[in-house]
Order: sequence, then C-alpha cells, then structure tokens
Amino acid sequence: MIRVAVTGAKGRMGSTVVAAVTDAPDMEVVALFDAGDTITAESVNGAQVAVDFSIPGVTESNVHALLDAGVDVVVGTTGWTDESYARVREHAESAGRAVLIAPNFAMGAVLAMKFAAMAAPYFESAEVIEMHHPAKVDAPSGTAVATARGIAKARAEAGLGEMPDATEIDELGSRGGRVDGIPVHAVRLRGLTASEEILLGNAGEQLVIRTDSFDRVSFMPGVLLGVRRVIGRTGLTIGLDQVMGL
Ligand SMILES: NC(=O)C1=CN([C@@H]2O[C@H](COP(=O)(O)OP(=O)(O)OC[C@H]3O[C@@H](n4cnc5c(N)ncnc54)[C@H](OP(=O)(O)O)[C@@H]3O)[C@@H](O)[C@H]2O)C=CC1
Ligand SMILES: O=C(O)C1=N[C@H](C(=O)O)C[C@H](O)C1
Repeated sequence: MIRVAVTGAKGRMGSTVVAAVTDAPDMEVVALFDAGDTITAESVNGAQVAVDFSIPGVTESNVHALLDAGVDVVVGTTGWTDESYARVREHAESAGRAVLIAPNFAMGAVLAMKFAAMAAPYFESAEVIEMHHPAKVDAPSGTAVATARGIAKARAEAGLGEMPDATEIDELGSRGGRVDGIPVHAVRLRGLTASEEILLGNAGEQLVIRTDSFDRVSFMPGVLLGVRRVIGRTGLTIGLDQVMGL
C-alpha cells in the first residue's frame, strides 16, 4: 500500500483526492493537512507521497516542508513561476526526493495541451480561452499558461514570427493577456468547472481543440497515476505528460 498525505484536504480538489485515494486498492490516506496545520516529519505519519491541492500562495512552502519531512510530492496547485520551480528542483535533487507538478491532471486537458503544441507550427494564428467556475482565485489558469507556453515554443522552433493582428486600440484589454506572445482569455462563469478552447487559424480554416472537466472526478485518474509514478524518481518533473510517455 502507498501511504498518502493530502494537503489542502478540506478544499474542492483536496476532498475529492481524499475520496479517490481511499477508494484506490493500492493506497491509503495516512495524514490530512489544511490551513493552520503544520507539516513535520512526525505529522506526515509515515507518508511516502503527499498530494498538494492548496492555494497558490502556500504551495511552494508546503512542498519544501514535505521534502524536509522525507516525502515525495505530487502538486496540482497553480501559481508556479520559473523561480519557484528552480528552488523546488534544487531542494528535491539535494534531498534525493521527487516532486511532480502538473497544471492539469485530466486526460483530456493533458492531451489537448499536447495536440495544441503539435498543431501550432501549421497555423498562422493561435489563441487560448480558459473558462472556469467563479470561485477560482487565479487567472489565467495554470493550464492556459502551460498551453500557451507550449504553443509559443513550438512556433519558435518552427521559425514562425508574429501572429497577424491589426489591433491598434484596446483600451479595455479586450485582446486578453499575453503568455510568451500568445493571447490568453479568461472567463469565469457560474455552472462551469474547468474548460479550455485552443483556437488555431489559417486563411480559410480553423482548428478548435476543446477540453471540458464537468466534475472534479475527471482529475483523479491522473492524480493517482502521478502518485504511483512519482515514487522512484528524483528531482522535479513538470507535467503529467512526462510520466505518461507522451
Ligand atoms: N492540476 C489540476 O489538475 C488542478 C488544479 N487545481 C488547482 O488546485 C488548487 C486548489 O483548487 P481548489 O481545490 O478548487 O481550491 P479550494 O480553495 O477549494 O481548496 C484549497 C484548500 O487549501 C486550503 N489551504 C489554505 N492554506 C493552506 C495551507 N497552508 N496548507 C494546506 N492547505 C491550505 C484551503 O483552506 P481555506 O479555505 O481555509 O483557506 C482550502 O481548503 C488551485 O490552485 C487550482 O487551480 C484545481 C483543479 C485541478
Ligand atoms: O482552479 C481550478 O478549478 C482549476 N485549476 C487548474 C488550472 O488553473 O489550470 C486546472 C483546472 O483548469 C481546474
């Protein structure tokens, strides 16, 4: 049995993870942490892997505390930067432990990001629209940032230049934010859980790649896969695709 701790255990994702780990035949929940709890070598209660779905402002410090407690970590919380990735990579490598951080654990979203990067070199224009429940605290979504970065990297490697856009006046910021030059738009709508559309355009044609999570159970197979695959690794892995052989 894999002994699992959950941080952010009372939250929307954390509570769903607790249920999924409890139902998994090869795992057991041994420790739960939420706001106000302290992570120590004692309080992790023998956990081998911790799953963190907390909040962007605390996720990095949770990971450092979990590594200090001798636990490998699977992270779904968003808000990571190149600098926070670098600090965690260094800590995990020096501790001989593993951290897997994935902006999205839903199979549809992981594949949509992959498909978008595959398609990007063949289209003049690309834009990302992410759509979420109105309780989400961060915008744009971690998934949209990762999607846009993947598209930008694929375009740069293919030698593509600027995208066509004659906009001169945009006083309201209606053209969205930019992630590595790719326009990203965020929608917050009651009734949604998590959706993303990637629009790719050429003269006379459009490709739309869309992924919808209607329920948080959609993230659970990926989270459980992450728990199983993080064991035995060392250092920092970013993206579930990296442990899926994609
Ligand atoms: N990678 C993926 O596939 C997915 C990622 N996410 C991401 O996961 C994160 C959580 O989302 P969601 O579950 O909706 O958010 P919630 O706000 O529902 O849950 C966050 C939980 O973390 C708790 N918390 C606050 N501080 C700490 C702390 N120091 N240590 C441990 N727990 C703490 C919160 O407590 P309190 O409310 O008291 O502050 C709350 O219970 C977000 O960043 C979201 O973007 C979401 C879905 C899928
Ligand atoms: O907050 C959410 O709900 C989600 N957050 C992640 C993100 O920011 O990409 C993953 C998914 O979109 C749901």
